[in-house]
Amino acid sequence: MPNISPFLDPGPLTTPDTLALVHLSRDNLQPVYLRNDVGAVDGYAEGAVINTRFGSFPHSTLINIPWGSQVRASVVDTGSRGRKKRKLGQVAESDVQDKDSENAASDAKPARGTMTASSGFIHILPPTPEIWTTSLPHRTQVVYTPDYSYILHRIRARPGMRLIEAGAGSGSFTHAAVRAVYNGYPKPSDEKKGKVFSFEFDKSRYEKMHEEVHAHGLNGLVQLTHRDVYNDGFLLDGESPEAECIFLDLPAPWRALPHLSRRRPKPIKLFGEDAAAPSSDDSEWKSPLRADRTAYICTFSPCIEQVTQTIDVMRQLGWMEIEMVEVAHRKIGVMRERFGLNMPNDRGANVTPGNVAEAVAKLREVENRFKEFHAQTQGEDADVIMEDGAIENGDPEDPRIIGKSNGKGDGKGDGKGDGKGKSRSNGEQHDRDSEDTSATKPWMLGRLVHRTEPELKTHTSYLVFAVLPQEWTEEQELAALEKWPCGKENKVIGSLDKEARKQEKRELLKGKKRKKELDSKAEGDGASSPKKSKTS
Ligand SMILES: C[S@@+](CC[C@H](N)C(=O)[O-])C[C@H]1O[C@@H](n2cnc3c(N)ncnc32)[C@H](O)[C@@H]1O
Repeated sequence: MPNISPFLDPGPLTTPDTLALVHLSRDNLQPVYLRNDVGAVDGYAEGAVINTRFGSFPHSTLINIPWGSQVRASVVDTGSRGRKKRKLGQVAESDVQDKDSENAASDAKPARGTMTASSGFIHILPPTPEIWTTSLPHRTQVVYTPDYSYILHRIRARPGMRLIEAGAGSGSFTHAAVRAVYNGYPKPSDEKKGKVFSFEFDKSRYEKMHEEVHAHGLNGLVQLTHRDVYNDGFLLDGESPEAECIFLDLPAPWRALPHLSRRRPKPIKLFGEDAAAPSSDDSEWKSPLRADRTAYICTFSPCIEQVTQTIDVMRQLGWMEIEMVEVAHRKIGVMRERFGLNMPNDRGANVTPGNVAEAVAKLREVENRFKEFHAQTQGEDADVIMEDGAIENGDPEDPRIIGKSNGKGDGKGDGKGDGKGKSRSNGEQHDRDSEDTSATKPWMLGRLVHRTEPELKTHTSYLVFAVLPQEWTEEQELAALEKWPCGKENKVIGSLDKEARKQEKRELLKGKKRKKELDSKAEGDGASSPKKSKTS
């Protein structure tokens, strides 16, 4: 039994030789393979060290601790490396003293066996497909979480499914797909388990991806093949992967579609012209799809021309329920918002009047100052007084100017032009606020609000979904006909008892008799009366 991939079950503690993610900030995560080195590595006496803007972190301080732990930076012994640096005059104090006040405020415990540096801290997180997507080394455009979560849902990727993916690219989708289909590692006895069959034709990307699959413990769950799927399709050593879900992230998905048929497809038309059909004769044709299940596909294309071409070929090949979707993803920020003229300049604080009383007080104050200035000011070269009460040398045309000063301030001692409205009345208000809020935890202050991102940052791609019904043979048709006979429904459905059937027959005869009588009556009438009336 192989070690379970940390993507599928990371366990409670960090372990050596596995992937971990160093969380520096919300959008800055650094992947690292934790190493349990003995002795100096790369000039560091502590062994392997991660250097970040928050300081240095020997791997030894990151191993065997609970996932999610906060770890403080260490003062590392740079050994020969340090000497070399000093010689070159490169040692900067910033080596341990950098940098970000948020991280410098850590209350994390000192690292074991090392001296804690004051430079900052990091968090150590277990790998998940989501954070791997944000931190992986990009070799291509990747599929992001909002798209792949929706795609995996629509193509019914669930534990035990077999999924074809082309191309593998940077492996972002691969990691999410393997987690979705995972239901255990296959045993050597060829047990069928959920699996991702991934195809990539760029040699260097294939090789890098191959290393990653191995390093992430995904052997047996991801089968990576170096192949041009347009020409060579999806069979593996001539055998079908028996896939139920397909995801194509290729520049020309329609060129791969003929290989994903149930039977050898007839030649298809591309842009109205005949295109070459897959190159094997009928006897050799094998479908890569599982015969007794519906196949679900998604293709991922950045432009609409590719979409129309894909859908055209899908229709020719018998795909059904074809639909295009674009995921328009917006982040929703949830925060606490506080209003008031005397708010400290914190995040979520709006220095504007928090209520009508504050607004009125502010207006009064501005008005009073205006009047005072008016009374005192006669000078030609006066400073200007702004709407918010600030005094500036300004452009006389500025619409925000509401008066002029003589350049000596407002004469009341509180008109220092700080624009923040810190007047006596506000001071009182501030005292009141402090009283009100002193009992409340700082993170509970203000109104809880949520806001969506004002605009969509990027268009990712158009998603085309379709289904291909399961294979349907003559034998299956006959078996279905026997089970649900067509055209003889009365004999089977709601089988009537003998008496009911007799009654039904009697009524039928009665109906027939009555019809006969009516017909003959109509004939008798028709033979005498209308003619009579005509002649008379
Ligand atoms: C946009 S990338 C895929 C990114 C991937 N889905 C991810 O999430 O990381 C497209 C990949 O398709 C590969 N590709 C293009 N044509 C191919 C073909 N005919 N057969 C196999 N792979 C192909 C490219 O080399 C490239 O790596």
